[in-house]
Amino acid sequence: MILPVVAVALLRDDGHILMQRRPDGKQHGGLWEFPGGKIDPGEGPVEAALREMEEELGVGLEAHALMPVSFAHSDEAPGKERRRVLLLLYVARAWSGDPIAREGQQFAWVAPDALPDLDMPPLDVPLVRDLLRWIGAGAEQGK
Ligand SMILES: Nc1nc2c([nH]c(=O)n2[C@@H]2O[C@H](COP(=O)(O)OP(=O)(O)OP(=O)(O)O)[C@@H](O)[C@H]2O)c(=O)[nH]1
Repeated sequence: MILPVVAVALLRDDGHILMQRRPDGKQHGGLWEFPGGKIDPGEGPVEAALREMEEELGVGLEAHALMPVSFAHSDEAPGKERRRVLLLLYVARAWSGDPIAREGQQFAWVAPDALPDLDMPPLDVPLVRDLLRWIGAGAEQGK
């Protein structure tokens, strides 16, 4: 079974990115990840992203503010029982409301240089690399 998951990098004007810490006791507990979660059956990825950002952080996002940046998936070795995750990463520069930890999670605004130093689930490592490239490319174009 493939589990589709959507994640959003909120990118503040000062270049910092919101990361949150997974609660202890869950899979990947204690690791830092992008806010987001599973795409529900019948839901589209953008719809799921808007829902998760509201549920987890209380921020309002418009669909057009979400820009796809990268995706990653867990390995597809045949015969493995464990679920395979397909993780889609969007970035958003605009939202309404100040993020609040609605699920009691710890979150932090992280400088781009510090992102690779965080302990993250394995799928986030290539996503962070692509996000930093995406941000760098935007900076070169004067965005
Ligand atoms: N939100 C999010 N999930 C990630 C990231 N990287 C990554 O491997 N995941 C994995 O993707 C899945 C996300 O599902 P979720 O956040 O809804 O999981 P959950 O256990 O909190 O949901 P649940 O409590 O409803 O079961 C988890 O297995 C999580 O570890 C990430 O950057 N953001």
